[in-house]
Amino acid sequence: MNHIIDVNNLSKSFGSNTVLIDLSFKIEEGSVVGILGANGAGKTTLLQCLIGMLKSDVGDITILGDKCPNFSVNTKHNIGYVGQEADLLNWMKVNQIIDYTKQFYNHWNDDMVEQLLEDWDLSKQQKISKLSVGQRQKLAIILAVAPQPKILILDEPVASLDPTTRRKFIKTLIDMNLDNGQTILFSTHITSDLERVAAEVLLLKQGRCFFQGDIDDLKEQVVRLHISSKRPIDAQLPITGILTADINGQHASITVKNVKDINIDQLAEEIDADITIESLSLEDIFVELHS
Ligand SMILES: Nc1ncnc2c1ncn2[C@@H]1O[C@H](COP(=O)(O)OP(=O)(O)OP(=O)(O)O)[C@@H](O)[C@H]1O
Repeated sequence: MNHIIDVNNLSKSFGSNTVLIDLSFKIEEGSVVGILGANGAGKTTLLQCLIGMLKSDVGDITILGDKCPNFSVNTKHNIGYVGQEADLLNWMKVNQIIDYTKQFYNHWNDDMVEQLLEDWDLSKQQKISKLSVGQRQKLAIILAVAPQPKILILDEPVASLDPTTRRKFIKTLIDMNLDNGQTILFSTHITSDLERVAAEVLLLKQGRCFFQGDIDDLKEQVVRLHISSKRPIDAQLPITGILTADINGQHASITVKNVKDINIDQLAEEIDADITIESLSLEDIFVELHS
């Protein structure tokens, strides 16, 4: 299997604030991965450590075979990064920054630039200093995707885009992935976007990777059990991996981390109850994890 990004035992603290704890994960070439986590979960920190903008305390990161931060010129050319705040040269016009940035790259997809400018209603003659936050974000994304890097790393790319543009943007991402096999890593809070892309998810919780894999696999693992018994349900249920529990007399709703670890028939017999399994949306899972 070809891993384009390989992270081993990554930890990062700011003073006494431990943000990332012993993170290890691999990303396959051509995958689209959404990094999901609450505010302050460490998404930006992780993305910045990956590209060497931040120095990790422990652990190592390999991208395209190069150890971070010693990336070859070729690897640097193949990483497109857009941070939360689009860092643009304010005194230029849109067409000027496009021409300027183009000079740094061997590959530049002019057709894609024209198409995205049109799709995202950006005028070439607009001054960058006069662009709205969302327009700046769009321009930064265009500059990052035009060289067609093998890896695109986007920190909350859709945060300042309106819903229509967000959908268009997500479609553009999928097309880029389908057409060019680009590996795309993006952080987001918007679970519906992740479901729309049918991306893999890397779920960060309290500095650790709670889950990495397909959203469908996550949904198969994290479910809510509805328990009904003829007698009051004991608060100490013999269930492993409980995330949240709401026990009310003879009824209980229990959200569990991995239903595959539980023998439901055996449990039903043991506590003399009927048990039904409810599937959860990604948003429900996110909320359950953080309640
Ligand atoms: N340069 C820094 N110096 C000190 N602390 C920092 C720095 N950058 C981030 N932090 C802290 O690290 C933690 C993680 O922040 P980070 O921005 O990575 O989270 P995030 O998941 O991207 O959050 P959000 O969703 O709000 O953007 C926070 O507690 C933040 O205060």
